[in-house]
Amino acid sequence: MARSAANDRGGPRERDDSRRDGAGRDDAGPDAPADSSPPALAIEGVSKRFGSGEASVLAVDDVSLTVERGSIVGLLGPNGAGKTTLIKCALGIVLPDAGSVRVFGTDVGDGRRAAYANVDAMLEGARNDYWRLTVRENLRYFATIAGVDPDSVQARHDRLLDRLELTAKADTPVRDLSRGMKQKVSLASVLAGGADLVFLDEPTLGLDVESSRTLRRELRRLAREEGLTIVLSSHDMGVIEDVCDRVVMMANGRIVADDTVGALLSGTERDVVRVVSADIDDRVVATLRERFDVRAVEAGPGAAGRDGRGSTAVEVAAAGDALYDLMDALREAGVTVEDVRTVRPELEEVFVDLTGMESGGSGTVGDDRTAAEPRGRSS
Ligand SMILES: Nc1ncnc2c1ncn2[C@@H]1O[C@H](COP(=O)(O)OP(=O)(O)OP(=O)(O)O)[C@@H](O)[C@H]1O
Repeated sequence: MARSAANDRGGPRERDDSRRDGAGRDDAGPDAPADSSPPALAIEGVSKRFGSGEASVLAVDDVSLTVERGSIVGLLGPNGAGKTTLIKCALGIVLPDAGSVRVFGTDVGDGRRAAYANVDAMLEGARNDYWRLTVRENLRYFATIAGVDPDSVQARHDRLLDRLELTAKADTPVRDLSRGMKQKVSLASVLAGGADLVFLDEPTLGLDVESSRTLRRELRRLAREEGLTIVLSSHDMGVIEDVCDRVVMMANGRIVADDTVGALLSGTERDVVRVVSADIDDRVVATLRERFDVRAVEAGPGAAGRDGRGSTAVEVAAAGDALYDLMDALREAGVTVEDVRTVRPELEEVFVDLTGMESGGSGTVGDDRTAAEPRGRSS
């Protein structure tokens, strides 16, 4: 992880602390009227091609994106979609061929040092915490190189350690921690200097269920209570759904969707109805297939049906009027419905629809979802 992006680039991380309070937050932060303050990040028409000629790759293709202060935006996309390149363009690590990047209103092209004074990042699953230093020493170190007096942010560090459940390990050298704990220290180090905008690439990778929950909770709190703006890239749909206000999906270097999780999931076109009945047999299923988009048939879904027969569940894409047509068709076929409910699609399905990518292949999506996390909902 290029943990501190600004410093990895050669250090435009110094800041004018006269503008900031003791916790390292900007005076014109989340309390300022929304319309008077520029967004945390404004990317306009950014393109980036690697190489030249036939072998060249258009990694980012005319992408525009605005991230409001205090929001958490998830960046999703299959391998090679251009997420990392876009983040690196936003961080000034990669120079775009076209377009502009403004960070808190400052054009990166005009003044990189000023633009990146309040920005930090954790990239590509690596980390560069100092393993010989203790957890607390790492936080102090990264606060210092972010231009902040570590004593002035002691309370912030205590809070971070507490919230990330690292207090008991505060004086332990990082090298002696488990992988998951190191990951949490890495995040704490990114947040130690009080950046206002952070880019987090796969922040929950390698964490167990409980640690992942702790980290998500802390990210939500930081955005809600401290106005931290977070751009989070992950293949883990559970993390994106749980944490992000908004999801930007990329494929082939372009943005293919940009909306709230709720809006992406509630696309009526995708509504699927699950009907359970002991009367559903092959004949009924064949009849339904003639008129409807039958997505799944599940024999014997658990509960024994009437007359001791096993019930069958069919899932049919049926939104709006099609739902009434489905009910009529079932009645005509002599089916007495035992249970009917809407099955909301999972974010992963929406993702597959929009990007044309199958999940599970070459680490596309859901690779590190833990078994304890729900994959779908019924309502
Ligand atoms: N430095 C580079 N030189 C050449 N090609 C590159 C370079 N960096 C990225 N690419 C190519 O650009 C495309 C986008 O890559 P990028 O890493 O941005 O995708 P990604 O969405 O972050 O993928 P992943 O989920 O695998 O991290 C890919 O085809 C990749 O091979």
